Amino acid sequence: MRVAYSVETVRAAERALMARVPEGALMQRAAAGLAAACANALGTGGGVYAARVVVLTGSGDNGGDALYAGARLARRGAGVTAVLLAPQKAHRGGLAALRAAGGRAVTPEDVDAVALVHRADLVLDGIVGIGGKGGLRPGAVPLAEAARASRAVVVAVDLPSGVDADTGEVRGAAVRADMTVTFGTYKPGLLVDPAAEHAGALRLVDIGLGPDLDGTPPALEALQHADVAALLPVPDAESDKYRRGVVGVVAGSERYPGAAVLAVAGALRAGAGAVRYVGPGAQAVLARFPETLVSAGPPHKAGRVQAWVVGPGLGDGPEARRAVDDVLASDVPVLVDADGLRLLDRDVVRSRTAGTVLTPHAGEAAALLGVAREEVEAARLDHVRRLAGAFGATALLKGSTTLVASPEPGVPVRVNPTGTSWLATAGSGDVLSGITGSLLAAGLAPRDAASVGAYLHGLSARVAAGPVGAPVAAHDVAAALPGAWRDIRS
Ligand SMILES: NC(=O)C1=CN([C@@H]2O[C@H](COP(=O)(O)OP(=O)(O)OC[C@H]3O[C@@H](n4cnc5c(N)ncnc54)[C@H](OP(=O)(O)O)[C@@H]3O)[C@@H](O)[C@H]2O)[C@@H](O)CC1
Ligand SMILES: [K+]
Repeated sequence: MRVAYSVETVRAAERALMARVPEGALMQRAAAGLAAACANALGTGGGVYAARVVVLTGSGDNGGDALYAGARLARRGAGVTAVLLAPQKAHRGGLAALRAAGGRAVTPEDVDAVALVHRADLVLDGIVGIGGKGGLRPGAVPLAEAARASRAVVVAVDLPSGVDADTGEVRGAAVRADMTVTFGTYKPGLLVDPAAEHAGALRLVDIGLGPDLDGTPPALEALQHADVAALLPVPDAESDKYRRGVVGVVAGSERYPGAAVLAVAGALRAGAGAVRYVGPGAQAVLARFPETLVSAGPPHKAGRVQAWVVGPGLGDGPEARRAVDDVLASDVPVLVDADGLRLLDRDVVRSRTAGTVLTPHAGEAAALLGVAREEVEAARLDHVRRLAGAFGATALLKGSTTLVASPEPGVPVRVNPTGTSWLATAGSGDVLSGITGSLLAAGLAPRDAASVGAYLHGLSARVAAGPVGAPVAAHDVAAALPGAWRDIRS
């Protein structure tokens, strides 16, 4: 499991650890890891010797890390220039170390710092780290833009400056890095968009915080292959289709029969023993998947199911509304997606005894919460938590970084690491609904079903897109599911 802790937790762990180690030891560990990562990045170009390194230096310890790392690179022959954005407050020890190693420090008043950045091979962003508030200050903006436009490798120290470490929000200008070297633990902002888009590749440097973080719940977690492998519902010798779980799918309409086919396609390959379909798309579903059990409805008369999926392509007429109400009145877990989300009654969802999973994209989440879509996109972590709390349900917010929040406070939000932009294709959400419903029917808890569903869905798209990448259609994603399972279980 990859985990991310809040700034408050990181600070508390750092205080506890600092009391046990010599002064400055943590910063030296951070700087050593940072310099090694920079040397590695330069190694793929011309190497460290004679490389032109610019260290953008702010007023705090983040700048200190960057200066000490700059000193290490200077000792290996790099030409290192620190640009001091707050000359009076720059880290004294770091500055002395850089000078002693042959590096120099300048201010934007003395030199054309933008031109320096343009000529650099590597730019270290030590403007601000976990002590930052808001976007970049005006003096730093042209330097961040120059770094982005230049051919230099841009390495962010701990966090890309200007992004919010705890929320993943970017309220103003921010550095765009090729790589972020972070210390002790990931921070939520490194894993959640829009901030995560600024971070580039992530490197974690161990500074010994582990024992002081253990026991505190992380703010965020990301499943990895091994976690998913342990959660996948694998049949045993005793299994039959009912024990493996039957998932009921209420989806599609005369107008959108394809949504029914795609939701069933996902459901058939995600772990349940059987898929029951209820709705007007039965013919289309059977033509493609003869193994589906179909019935004319209403859902509660369809026979035994262990979980329902309701909503994809359903439309919003009276029949759709009746189907949503019918399914929500059941005492098994229910996943509500797409059109179903527009027909939800918050109090009905809140009063359910079995789990409910809501799977909106940003626009649907905005409508459910009565806010603008842009607000959801700008503050995804905040809104997925609010959604789960407001509806007393598990909320899966789709997007470039899909998030899963539980209604209970204090439970870490899960962020999906397998997403890919190839998934931005019509019908892909219908497949995800089917997959996640299937996992619910197989007995996974709502939070596990939603996060494993998102993981499988993303991985299948990657499998379908291939190593180089190529467009995939939603049905390709469903067809690639067995390949994704094998990859996870191997
Ligand atoms: N603690 C540890 O053990 C370890 C910590 N480590 C490192 O320390 C970093 C945290 O250091 P930190 O606490 O000094 O905060 P930091 O992020 O450098 O900011 C400082 C000052 O910046 C300012 N400022 C605020 N917003 C701003 C903005 N938008 N744009 C520009 N400036 C802004 C504001 O000061 P002001 O200018 O308002 O006086 C604020 O006080 C951490 O990220 C990691 O790199 C590692 O060495 C491992 C061990
Ligand atoms: K930084």
